[in-house]
Amino acid sequence: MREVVHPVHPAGVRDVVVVGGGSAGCALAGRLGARATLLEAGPVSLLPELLDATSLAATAPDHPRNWAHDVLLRPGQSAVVPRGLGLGGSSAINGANWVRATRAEAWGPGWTWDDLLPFYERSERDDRHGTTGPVPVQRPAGDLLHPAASRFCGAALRLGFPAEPDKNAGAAPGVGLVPSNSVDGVRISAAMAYLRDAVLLRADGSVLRPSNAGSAVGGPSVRGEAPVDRILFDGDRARGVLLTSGEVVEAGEVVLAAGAVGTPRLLLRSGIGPGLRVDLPVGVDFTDHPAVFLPFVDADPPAHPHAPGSQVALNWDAGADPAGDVEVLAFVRPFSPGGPLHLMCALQHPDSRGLLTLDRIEYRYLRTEHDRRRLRHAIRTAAELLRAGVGTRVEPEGGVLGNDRTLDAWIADHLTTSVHLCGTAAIGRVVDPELRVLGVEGLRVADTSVLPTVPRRGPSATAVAIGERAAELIGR
Ligand SMILES: Cc1cc2nc3c(=O)[nH]c(=O)nc-3n(C[C@H](O)[C@H](O)[C@H](O)COP(=O)(O)OP(=O)(O)OC[C@H]3O[C@@H](n4cnc5c(N)ncnc54)[C@H](O)[C@@H]3O)c2cc1C
Repeated sequence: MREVVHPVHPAGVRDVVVVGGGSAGCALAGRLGARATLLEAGPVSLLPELLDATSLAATAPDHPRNWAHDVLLRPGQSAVVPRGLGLGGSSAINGANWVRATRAEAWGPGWTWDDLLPFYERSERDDRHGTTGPVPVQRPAGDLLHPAASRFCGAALRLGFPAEPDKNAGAAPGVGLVPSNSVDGVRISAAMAYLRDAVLLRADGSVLRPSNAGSAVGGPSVRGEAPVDRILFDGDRARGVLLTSGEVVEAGEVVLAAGAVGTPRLLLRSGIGPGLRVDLPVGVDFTDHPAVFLPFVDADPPAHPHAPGSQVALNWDAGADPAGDVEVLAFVRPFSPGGPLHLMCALQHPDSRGLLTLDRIEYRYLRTEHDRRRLRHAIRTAAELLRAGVGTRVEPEGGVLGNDRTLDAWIADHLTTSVHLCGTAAIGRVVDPELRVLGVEGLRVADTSVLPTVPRRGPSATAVAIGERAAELIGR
């Protein structure tokens, strides 16, 4: 084992090692500035397809910036699920939809909508909300607004759904344009937003980009191709991390921001998990949004080259969740050239809970009739929206749609995930409300692992808000 003692920041400030440079990790390290060292498993360099917000090329299973996890969606139903590998993490490969959680999420003391609001605002540069943050937030307008998105809004209103003119206002659910953290077709990842002052180091320690000398606090030091194997302890206190290369990086405090798959696996490899030295329910009862895509065709010209791929969403209550437990999201750009457009129908507040271990990710989707009923309802509502003028449905055919048994079979064939995994190291179960791992010292988690349940909206904005919040907690 090669021992490398990480230098302590001047003025006696403790060093913080952040593991994982994704949505939350970049926000956290960027806010901590020179006192932070960020260790990212993948490269720190950018690729053109990561910059192109209209491209989902990096979600292909064989793409070098995709972890491509093998998962089981249901018993016997396997899938390969994308996650970002490299600086920016999933924010560098995702759909760039920037939507806050709802007021109804119940994540424990200190984690209500009101508690999180200052951190959303701090992160955003949006003419409707926080105006000075590093993440630009815009809604599709003018040439970038696809005609199918406009028809979708009109159809939902005609069917009696309310308008939700600002999806980030914390108002009642309805139909409205989806805010995006893309500008002129460029995906602004958390790394681009937060690490402008960072020193970027390659695997061999050579400098890819020096620090911005004009920065007041100085930037964090960011090392790419530095996968962490486990946390090292002195007794119950985390003292640093061990890289897979055998190198040791010492730290005053270790913060895991390796995402909802990477973080629990680091904890498990470090003796923290069910039945381990520190017995905590790591990986137990995670949630994500089960989804299916309904293909449709229209007669519109192709989307503007810079137009966001998914532009408008209807969120509503399928029966007993006023905050909106189902969603239909319109994709106005085909997934392959000449292909159909899609309505993504998703269950936003599922009953079903998953299990993650070192070698398995089991979503256990649609285990309850309540979940199955709500997903059917979402699909039938999407079909109504199409009939009300959005476009022509390709499948499922009417006979399949009208019968619960045949529709369940169609869902089984088309089931996927929104890739919004949360809750593998949850507040109240694995970490306290200040994100400290229970039963040990000097170790926190700051990423979507900590959310006890997946937000009823996409988690990207919330992941960044967690990073912002963690920076304030550590700064105390
Ligand atoms: C294809 C895709 C599309 C999505 N679209 C949207 C969307 O449009 N809107 C939305 O709200 N949400 C979307 N999401 C979800 C959202 O992007 C994620 O929930 C969010 O980015 C998670 O942030 P995070 O910080 O928790 O983890 P991540 O951003 O995944 O970051 C984890 C980082 O840790 C690194 N890492 C992992 N293990 C180690 C290790 N052992 N050592 C060092 N580094 C490690 C990873 O390489 C990665 O960089 C999408 C996700 C995907 C994958």
